[in-house]
Amino acid sequence: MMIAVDGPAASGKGTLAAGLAGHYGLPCLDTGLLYRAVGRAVDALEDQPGFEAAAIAAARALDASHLADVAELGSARSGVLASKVAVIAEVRQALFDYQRQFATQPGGAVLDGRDIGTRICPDADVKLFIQADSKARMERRARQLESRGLVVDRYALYHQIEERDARDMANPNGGFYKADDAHLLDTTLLGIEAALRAAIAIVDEVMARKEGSKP
Ligand SMILES: Nc1ncnc2c1ncn2[C@@H]1O[C@H](COP(=O)(O)OP(=O)(O)OP(=O)(O)O)[C@@H](O)[C@H]1O
Ligand SMILES: Nc1ccn([C@@H]2O[C@H](COP(=O)(O)O)[C@@H](O)[C@H]2O)c(=O)n1
Repeated sequence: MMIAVDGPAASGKGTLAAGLAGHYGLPCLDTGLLYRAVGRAVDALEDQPGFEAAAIAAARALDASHLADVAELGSARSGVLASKVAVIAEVRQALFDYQRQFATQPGGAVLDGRDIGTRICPDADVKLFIQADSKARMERRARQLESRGLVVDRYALYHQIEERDARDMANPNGGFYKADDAHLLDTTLLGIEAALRAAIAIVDEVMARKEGSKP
């Protein structure tokens, strides 16, 4: 079974993707990590000449070993850099094969990101689009950063998330929109457990309908 999970920053899509993967015994890929790793690799060149060419080279050279430092990749700075390299068409193309290979492994997989249901896995068995209002997302991200001992300026964080969402939605190469056949799940008022139960209910229902329609 192939499950696609998309949504804006800090909507909880990674948490849900990991929960679904655990529930169904599937491998899981947080595709944002790929963009974050590429962004990190070209940090020193941000907004300088050569940034784009270096990002393309980094994306082409990317392998699993670049995804190990989850703490660094999880920083707000990495998120900003990721969204800057994510607008480069050749970077997206270079990362496509890695994601597609993961998605099509025998037995299936869960992937989360921005363009999973639209570009990477248009053939997914189930597509979820996770939403939560901006304030709830900011608060979740703030608590996540605080749990790592960081001091958070909530006003700045709110604007940083809004800015990143705006860049992602305006990305002409991004494919960041809800696929027509994706199921919208708004988690603004749901805790993690309740959101996971809701996601599992959607997946079970879609799969039961698919099974039922088989000759
Ligand atoms: N439904 C929820 N209620 C409260 N907190 C949540 C919920 N879902 C996720 N969280 C928390 O919010 C934070 C961000 O969640 P998560 O990393 O899953 O978001 P994301 O959409 O994958 O973010 P990103 O786009 O940056 O990768 C985490 O600390 C997570 O535990
Ligand atoms: N499929 C994807 C995944 C991510 N991006 C870009 O990377 C940034 C970081 O992603 P997170 O999920 O870790 O927040 C994100 O803001 C996007 O710019 C992408 O384009 N496609």
